[in-house]
Amino acid sequence: MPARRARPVRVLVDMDCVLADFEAGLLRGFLQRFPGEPHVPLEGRRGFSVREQYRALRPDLADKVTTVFEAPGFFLDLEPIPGALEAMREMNDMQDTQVFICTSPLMKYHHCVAEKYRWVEKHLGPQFVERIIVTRDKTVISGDLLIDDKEVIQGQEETPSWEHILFTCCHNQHLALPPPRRRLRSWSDNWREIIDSKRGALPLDPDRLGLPQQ
Ligand SMILES: Cc1cn([C@H]2C[C@H](O)[C@@H](COP(=O)(O)O)O2)c(=O)[nH]c1=O
Ligand SMILES: [Mg+2]
Repeated sequence: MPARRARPVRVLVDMDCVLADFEAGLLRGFLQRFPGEPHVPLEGRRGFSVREQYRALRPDLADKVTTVFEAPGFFLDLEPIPGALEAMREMNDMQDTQVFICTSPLMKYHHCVAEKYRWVEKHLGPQFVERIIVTRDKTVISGDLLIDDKEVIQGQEETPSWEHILFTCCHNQHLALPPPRRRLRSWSDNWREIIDSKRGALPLDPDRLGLPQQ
């Protein structure tokens, strides 16, 4: 059987709650803007949608919390998640590894999209700006891994090419994942092993085996 040329492992890395601390920025913004209102502390967050959790607290709070993340400057001013920038640089330098930032914009995209690009340039530099994929549907993007904090990622493609690795965040930390689903608890966790676990499944590289090229 002819050996085929190896292809790199392609890793798609989500932005909000994986690279940029959306949840902490949102709570900080909410407390500044609505100091007298009830809020959801980070340890009390459950479920992806902050809007729905604030709605359950009191219906009018859904729109209030939304004004925080739709405000100009919100996405640009988010702090990096600890270890994220170092991990991205290291991943990008790894042999046979392709890294892309795969992020969903708000429907009200006017500030959000431009600020996501500016955030990446500010914290990771221009070479990572070239790696940004902005999409409302991550299932149609091809990759081996998608590192993302959203519990369920659905879209037009029923069987995405990637394995979803759930990145732990305040809103998903209590979820029990059914096997074989995997988690990355933080950027101090074993992300290198997770990437390497995808290499065995790839076609062999004839150059490395000393085999004749086809
Ligand atoms: C928690 C939460 C997030 N969003 C928005 C904020 C971002 O634009 C996306 C998340 O993108 P990701 O690529 O999936 O990280 O969703 C929102 O609209 N409402 C929320 O409660
Ligand atoms: Mg996210």
